[in-house]
Amino acid sequence: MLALEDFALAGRVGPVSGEFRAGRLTLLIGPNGSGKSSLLAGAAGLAEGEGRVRLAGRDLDAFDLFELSRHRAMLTQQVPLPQGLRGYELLALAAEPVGGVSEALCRAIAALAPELGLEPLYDRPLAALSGGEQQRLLIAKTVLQLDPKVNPDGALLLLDEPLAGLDWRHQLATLGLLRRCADRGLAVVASIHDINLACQFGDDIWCLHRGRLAARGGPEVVTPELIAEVFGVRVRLLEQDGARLLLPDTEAGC
Ligand SMILES: Nc1ncnc2c1ncn2[C@@H]1O[C@H](COP(=O)(O)OP(=O)(O)OP(=O)(O)O)[C@@H](O)[C@H]1O
Repeated sequence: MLALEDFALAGRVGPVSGEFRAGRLTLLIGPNGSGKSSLLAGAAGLAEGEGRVRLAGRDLDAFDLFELSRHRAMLTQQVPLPQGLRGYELLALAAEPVGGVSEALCRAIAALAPELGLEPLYDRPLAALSGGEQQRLLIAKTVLQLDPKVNPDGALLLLDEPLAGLDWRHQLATLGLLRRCADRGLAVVASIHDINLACQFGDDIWCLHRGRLAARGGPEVVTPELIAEVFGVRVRLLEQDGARLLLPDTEAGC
């Protein structure tokens, strides 16, 4: 779906080659400054670098901004929000690329609301919401932009640290939502700092280290050796009933 060929942003990331595939949930892990946001920005067409980036076989440069926003949605970190806006008004902005608020969008919002606990936020100004409450609205707005009831052209969903600021329940709800977006055919890519959740939910894990791919593959590529090399943290691998848990080895010192 989204193919990177020797993509690089000088001093930030790359060269990286690979594909974010339709129907897959790809989770990017890596230490602070390893290039996750830069890679996502390049994949979204928000940062122009070297190499080629193609969406459904077409160079990203060939899309105009309006067309691009019908095909891909991106949640960026620390977006400055118009603080006077109310929760529902923020959600309604998801309809901008598809020609305004419609009955279909209202139905899509109503369908998503229980999962992310959105209803109590509808009438409240953003300035009066907690960080996690704002984040839930932003995740919903990003997902709604590609909701098939609203936009038939959606292909690629990119989220930079969607779990930042969320409590455990809403982290799991968000990952479940991303899973379903992938299951209905989108290529879904998100950066995430919780390595165990990445391994539990990701179809594909891309582990970045100093701008390069240190490992890529299924959750089994995330080993104690990789974590020690990339994060400089010692962990133990616990496996039970097919589940894998990486536990920091505090006795060995981090
Ligand atoms: N706009 C920018 N201009 C120049 N360098 C940048 C810019 N944004 C980030 N960098 C640098 O690029 C590198 C990769 O940063 P990036 O934000 O992609 O990392 P990250 O893996 O997303 O980190 P984090 O986990 O802290 O969010 C870092 O060294 C950072 O200092």
